[in-house]
Amino acid sequence: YFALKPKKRSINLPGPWGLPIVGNAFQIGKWMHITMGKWGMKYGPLYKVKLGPLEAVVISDHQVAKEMLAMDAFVGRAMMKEFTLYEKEVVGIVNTEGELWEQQRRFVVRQLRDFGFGKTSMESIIMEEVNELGNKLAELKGEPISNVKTFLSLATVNSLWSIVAGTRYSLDDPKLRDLAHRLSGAFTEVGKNTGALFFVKWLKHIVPESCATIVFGECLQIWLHLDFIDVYLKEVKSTNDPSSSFYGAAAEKQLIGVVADLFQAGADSTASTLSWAIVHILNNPEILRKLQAEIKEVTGNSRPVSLSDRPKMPYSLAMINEMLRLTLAPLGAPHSVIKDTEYRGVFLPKGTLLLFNLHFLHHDPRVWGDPDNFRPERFLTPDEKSVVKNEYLNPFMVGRRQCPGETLARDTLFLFLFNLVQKFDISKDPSSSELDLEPETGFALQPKPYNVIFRERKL
Ligand code: HEM
Repeated sequence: YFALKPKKRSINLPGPWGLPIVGNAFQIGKWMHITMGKWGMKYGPLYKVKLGPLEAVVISDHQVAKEMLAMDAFVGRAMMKEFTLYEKEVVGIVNTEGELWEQQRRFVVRQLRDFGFGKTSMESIIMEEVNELGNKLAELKGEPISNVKTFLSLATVNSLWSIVAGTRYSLDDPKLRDLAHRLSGAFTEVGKNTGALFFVKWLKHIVPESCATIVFGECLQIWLHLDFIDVYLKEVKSTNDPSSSFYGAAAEKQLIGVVADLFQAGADSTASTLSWAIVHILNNPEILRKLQAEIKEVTGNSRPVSLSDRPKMPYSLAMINEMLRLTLAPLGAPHSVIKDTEYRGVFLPKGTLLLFNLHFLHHDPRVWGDPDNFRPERFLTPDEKSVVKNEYLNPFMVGRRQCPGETLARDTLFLFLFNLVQKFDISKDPSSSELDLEPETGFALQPKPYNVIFRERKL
């Protein structure tokens, strides 16, 4: 076998010694990104690991990550079966590659931008959810709650749903609750029990799957509002090129795939980042005091916080950066090499898995000094009057695969957090145990359940 096996050029990089067949899989331990970070300190910016049959290259240097993310050869996606919608066909954006990925991604980026990312229409959609969430929390009249993450998930899923389908649910609607629950559970489950993530199939019951059998024109009449699904169906209707992924009835699967991807990538990431922000506010009440002081200075507390206030809210913007530095998905989303390539003199064969250790890049003590402290001030000038741009912070990654939801995510985090902070005093439940800052294990680092009190302020 060894004599006949075609010789593979090996990757000439250092890396931890591993066992035959399983490679380094058993050395990874509970926290893959932490172990890989330690290996990064030992083996340098680029090193290799073997995860069972897969050879992966781990990137632990900011400059190398930027260079590699800018190269076409590294734009591939390591297919994550657990995140796919159909068994035999890859659809959407997150898992696709090549022409199909380019067409679908280009469309999403353009439409979501034209549709209003960063514009007033988007702001009013998000504010509707912020207000409903505020009302729900006010109804609790200062009773401690243990499931604030659920509230946040419902509201963020709903605002995404309004953008995608032009309609919204009441926060008590069982369908919405089910969707938020599945999206959140999936991210916790996938790291623990890979294979459990078939939740996206559920979306088929909401996205108009019947469109395959109905003429697309009829579907357009069903979705009366101008929303993402409308625009997508219009594109399908006007596409005459059979080689396009927007052509004919098959395009319906792409539409479902794209919508599923937007939810999969966008919903829980935003809600969990907000949930972490609350944990850090509870852990350090000084942060709440500073945020409330800044909001009062800008709005006089006589109106809600709006996106146009941003230039006058350096501390709040620094808070968002610090929230994003925590890095919810510690290894980002894996990339793969799409053709044999030489990079910095190292041969990387097609199919090599590329793991960008974002957690390490955002916690490297040589860059951040005290990475384990939650400290928004690290993003401010010494007089705390302006935000300093920090090139080492890249929570959405860069290059052609860069997160297309960055603007929406930043807007949502800003409007939700600072309007809640304006309206409520947020404090620990004195009768509950100490806060545990260690995350739950999973694909994304979620906070462990905690109790919190939202007490409405007299403004
Ligand atoms: C705090 C919130 C968010 C964070 C930290 C985040 C971060 C990321 C990261 C690190 C990637 C991988 C980029 C790469 O592979 O190079 C990604 C991809 C993606 N994100 Fe986000 N994201 C967030 C919110 C959103 C939102 C709100 C949406 C859309 C509604 C979204 C849609 C996507 C999509 C579709 C991809 C796949 C892009 C591709 O493969 O071409 N994300 N995101």
